[in-house]
Amino acid sequence: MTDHRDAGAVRDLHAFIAGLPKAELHVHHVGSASPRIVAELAARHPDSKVPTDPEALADYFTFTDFAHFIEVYLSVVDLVRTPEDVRLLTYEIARDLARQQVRYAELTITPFSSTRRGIDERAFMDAIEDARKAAEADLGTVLRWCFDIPGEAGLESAEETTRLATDDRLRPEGLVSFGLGGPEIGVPRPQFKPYFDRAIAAGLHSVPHAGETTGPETVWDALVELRAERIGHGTSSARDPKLLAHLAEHRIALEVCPTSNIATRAVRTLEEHPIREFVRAGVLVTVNSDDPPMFGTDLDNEYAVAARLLDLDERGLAGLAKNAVEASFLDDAGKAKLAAEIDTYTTAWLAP
Ligand SMILES: O=C(O)c1cccc(C(=O)CC[C@H]2O[C@@H](n3cnc4c(=O)[nH]cnc43)[C@H](O)[C@@H]2O)c1
Ligand SMILES: [Zn+2]
Repeated sequence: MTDHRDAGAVRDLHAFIAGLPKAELHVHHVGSASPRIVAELAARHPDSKVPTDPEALADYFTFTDFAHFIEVYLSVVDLVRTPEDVRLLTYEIARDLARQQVRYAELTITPFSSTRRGIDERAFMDAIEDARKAAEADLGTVLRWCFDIPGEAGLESAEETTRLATDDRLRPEGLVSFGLGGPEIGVPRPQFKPYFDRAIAAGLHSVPHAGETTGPETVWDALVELRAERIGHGTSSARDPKLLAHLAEHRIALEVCPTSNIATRAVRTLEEHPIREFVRAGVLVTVNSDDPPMFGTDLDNEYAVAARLLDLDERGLAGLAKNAVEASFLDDAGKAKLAAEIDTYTTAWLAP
């Protein structure tokens, strides 16, 4: 997409974004493994097929379609084999987030993928919790977890994820929500209703992916059957005006990940991305990075993309950051504190 804005103004906006305190609501655990982390994990497990050279890795992270993306994603999942790998990955993700002034992140983790590969469930929970506490103490970034069902792995994965998320002896302190990821085609959302019912009854928020690779009917299913409080992507909602009105009326946020949608070829070009339609319809839009190194992006870049697509200035960007705070599962005091920090930063930046 052509950027018609003055180069100096764009530079200033990028500097503003870099310092803006932010919340990240849609980012995957293994999907956040940076080239540095991949190299370190591959050194530990040299039989892996994932390349460690950054150039070869960039090539490896070029996807022909969503199914190819999942295939590559799972090859990186195969690199995470021990509780120490899990801890390293989690802490290093927090470091990357802290560098971008992310104060609060809800990280989507797929515990089923790890436990089925032989990582002990207790050790897995201890590893993520240990990293979470260290990240908060060392870096000031608060991490929370969303455990997601990898839908294509079937109801066995749904049962296992629900058990891990609701068993009081296992359930980690940082867990706030319950999700559903992976391909949507051939994986109808309603079959997961009993699992979401159990997770919601155990106090978790419902945040399934929907409408990323299928139509608006999947988003309706997520809302009606899975009682979604936010929607992962929700891209195809733009094709259903009634759905947009429903999302807007009920303040159900969309976790929009523009670069991800291009990288997986769910949307053809950024110019065609429906984010503008969402905003026009009054939907609570949040901007997120999904699987940042795999898509050659990070949260700062997603804010820059949104600024370009929505023609946002500093106040508009601060508004976008505050949307994420509103849609987050922080408590009221945490929301007020982060919103105030965003305001203070913006006021200071714009002061003459
Ligand atoms: O772990 C397994 O053995 C396994 C077996 C069959 C299927 C799966 C999956 O489908 C895993 C999908 C995996 O992808 C994650 N993810 C990351 N980014 C996205 C996205 O943009 N849209 C949907 N899913 C995404 C998701 O969290 C799952 O862990 C696994
Ligand atoms: Zn996602």
